[in-house]
Amino acid sequence: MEPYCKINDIIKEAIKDINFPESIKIFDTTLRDGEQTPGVSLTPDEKVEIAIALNNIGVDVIEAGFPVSSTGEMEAVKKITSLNLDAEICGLARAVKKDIDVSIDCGVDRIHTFIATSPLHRKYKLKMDKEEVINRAVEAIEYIKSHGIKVEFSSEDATRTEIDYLIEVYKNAVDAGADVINVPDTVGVMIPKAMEYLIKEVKKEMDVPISVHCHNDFGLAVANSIAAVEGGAEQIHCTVNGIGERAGNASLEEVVMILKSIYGINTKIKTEKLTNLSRLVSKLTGIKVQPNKAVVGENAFAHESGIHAHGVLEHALTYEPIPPELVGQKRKIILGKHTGAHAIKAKLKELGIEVGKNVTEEQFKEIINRIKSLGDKGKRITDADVEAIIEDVTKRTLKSERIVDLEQIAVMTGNRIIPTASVALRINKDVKKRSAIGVGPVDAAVKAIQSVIGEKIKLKEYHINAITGGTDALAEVIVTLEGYGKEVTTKAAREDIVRASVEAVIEGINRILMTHKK
Ligand SMILES: CC(=O)SCCNC(=O)CCNC(=O)[C@H](O)C(C)(C)COP(=O)(O)OP(=O)(O)OC[C@H]1O[C@@H](n2cnc3c(N)ncnc32)[C@H](O)[C@@H]1OP(=O)(O)O
Ligand SMILES: CC(C)C(=O)C(=O)O
Repeated sequence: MEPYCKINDIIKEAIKDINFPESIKIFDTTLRDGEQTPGVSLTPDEKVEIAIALNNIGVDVIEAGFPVSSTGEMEAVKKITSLNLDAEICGLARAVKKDIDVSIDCGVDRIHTFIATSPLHRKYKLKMDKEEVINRAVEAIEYIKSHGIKVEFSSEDATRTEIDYLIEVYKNAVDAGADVINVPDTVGVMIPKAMEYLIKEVKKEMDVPISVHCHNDFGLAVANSIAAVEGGAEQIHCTVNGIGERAGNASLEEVVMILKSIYGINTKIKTEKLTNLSRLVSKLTGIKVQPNKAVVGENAFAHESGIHAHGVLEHALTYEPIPPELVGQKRKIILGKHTGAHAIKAKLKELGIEVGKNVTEEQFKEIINRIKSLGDKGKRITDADVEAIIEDVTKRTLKSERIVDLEQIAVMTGNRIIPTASVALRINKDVKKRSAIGVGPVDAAVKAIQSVIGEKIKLKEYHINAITGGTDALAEVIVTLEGYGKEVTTKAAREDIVRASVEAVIEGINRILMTHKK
């Protein structure tokens, strides 16, 4: 498939001299670095469920855990290796014999062993000199290889390590048998240009695949991972939803979609499963995905602005870089304060209503006004709200036909005053004003109307429902009135229950009077 954005000549020109590999391997560390997210702890069964989903989506390597860290972790990694998944199963181990033995015991296909190489880590954490660090790395790699297991070696804090020494460490690691060299940006301090340069420098010196592991402390984990690919990396470490230590790791879904849609580079990921995988990891880890998260966020393919919605309805690519289905999402047109007529027309169509057929142009304008004014009040508008507004507007007698209409209403209520309402009703051409008291503002308002209309029409029943939750929800009032031998039931929906009640009652009065007149 032709990538969506590489067709852009600017990008084509910018990357024309880079020799990209056919495909990039995805090393998923959701179950290891992802689980290091503060507060996250998965049970072995939950880890198995995520491992199966990772396998099904097509990741190349699953870092299933850090087996030495607990008996539960060991059990989880053993359970995952026993599934015989297509993905390679990897366990993390310090350059410590016990860590390696426990990983071997779990039956992993690959051991990811690491030791920190930066001056800070050598001096304050490991308390080792440069030579000791190299010796520990070499011993660990040789020990793993002597068990016939694949080794991925990481220089922890590589990006704050003296570059000559880093290359020396990696050369020793490769000589000791490391199959893959991983370059971790442990505290996320790299910038894309520097990452590309570093990977090129490392790659020059060795012929094993180079991998990258980027943290997101400055929000650059994905950009740095991609820059590493531009520098020649063939494998990227990432986590679902970008979870991980501190600000997290490079997000799998973003990395995969950038490679596929912008660079046209393949991974084995079945991208249409990305959103479900993201939801599963969010559910099991308890880490919510921000709505504006790229690719899998709730809003990644949602459009509220009138201009955008119009564009998308005409041709989706106007405001979407890729089709939502490609990542298992659906396009959403959200109605609110920024909505335009095209979006509302489309929503009505979705609900089986056509402007000019089921609703008049005048009613359509009223629907737009009602939706925008609800949005102005800060309300998130649901389909149920739209349906209530449509019903309210379309089932209402036309203003020009009404015998009785509301000119004004004012209510007063409180704990130290008697609820009082004043109404001004237009009856034919006359305006009549009355006030009444009641047990509450709705009761007072209905009684004030009743006193204008007289006793010939009476309220028989009154019900109220909230369409959606919240104190700002649309309230739907349903009333039954009887008069002149006729009974009518009418509805009105407003955020204000007094207005909804008054409008429902006036609608009922009009219906009775209109049939009585005939
Ligand atoms: C950058 C990363 O994300 S690395 C992975 C980080 N993940 C985790 O730490 C989660 C799991 N960790 C654990 O359960 C525990 O820390 C364990 C089981 C690994 C170790 O626990 P403990 O033995 O109690 O040690 P503790 O965690 O307090 O300290 C770490 C020790 O490992 C040493 N160490 C750290 N990294 C390495 C390494 N790569 N190779 C060898 N030794 C190392 C430290 O110098 C320290 O040694 P010391 O005990 O002799 O002072
Ligand atoms: C173990 C290594 C790769 C790591 O997680 C890091 O450096 O962030």
